[in-house]
Amino acid sequence: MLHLQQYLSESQQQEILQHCREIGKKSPLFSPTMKNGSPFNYQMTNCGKVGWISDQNGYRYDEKHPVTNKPWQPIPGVIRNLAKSLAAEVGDYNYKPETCLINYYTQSSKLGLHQDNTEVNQKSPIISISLGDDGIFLIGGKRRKDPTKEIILKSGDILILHGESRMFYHGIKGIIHGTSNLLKSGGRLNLTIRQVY
Ligand SMILES: O=C(O)CCC(=O)C(=O)O
Ligand SMILES: [Fe+2]
Repeated sequence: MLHLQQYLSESQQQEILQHCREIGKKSPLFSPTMKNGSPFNYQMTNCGKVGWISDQNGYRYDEKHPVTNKPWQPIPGVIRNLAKSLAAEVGDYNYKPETCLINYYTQSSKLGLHQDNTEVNQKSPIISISLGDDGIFLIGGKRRKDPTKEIILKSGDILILHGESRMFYHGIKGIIHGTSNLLKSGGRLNLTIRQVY
């Protein structure tokens, strides 16, 4: 795992945020549900040729937004290039940013401990960009019961799950409201860029 603190400048953060707003106009945030129909505790959207979705049929990558039924928007060049250069920092010089999941967390949002295992390719690094309020990230090991530690992800931080940590259990315990002014109405955005295939 590689945690790059305060990696993005204020203006880089603003630029990425602006792209998220544009994406949100065409591919609005939605609340995914679990197989049993209960909603997740946060909202999401995607960009890229496929996007991660979850509903009564389970979770998967899909070429269309589940609400609008339209294809996802392309990943903005600045995000693609950033992801490629970050992948190179952990030794992947052939990284293909195929999808970018955008999660939005409010004061009461959480994301339970999970492994990222929907991808066909479970070797390529997962690159995460945090914007807005601090997120309390939990990271454990390869087994659900492994002990976890807390890492605070601040606006502009990058976290890369690669190598062994690619399959480590992780989650978001909550966010710390009021720790950033980047998002006008508060909350936290997290972008995860992945090579799925
Ligand atoms: O919000 C985060 O930092 C983590 C997001 C995450 O683990 C996921 O979307 O799979
Ligand atoms: Fe995850």
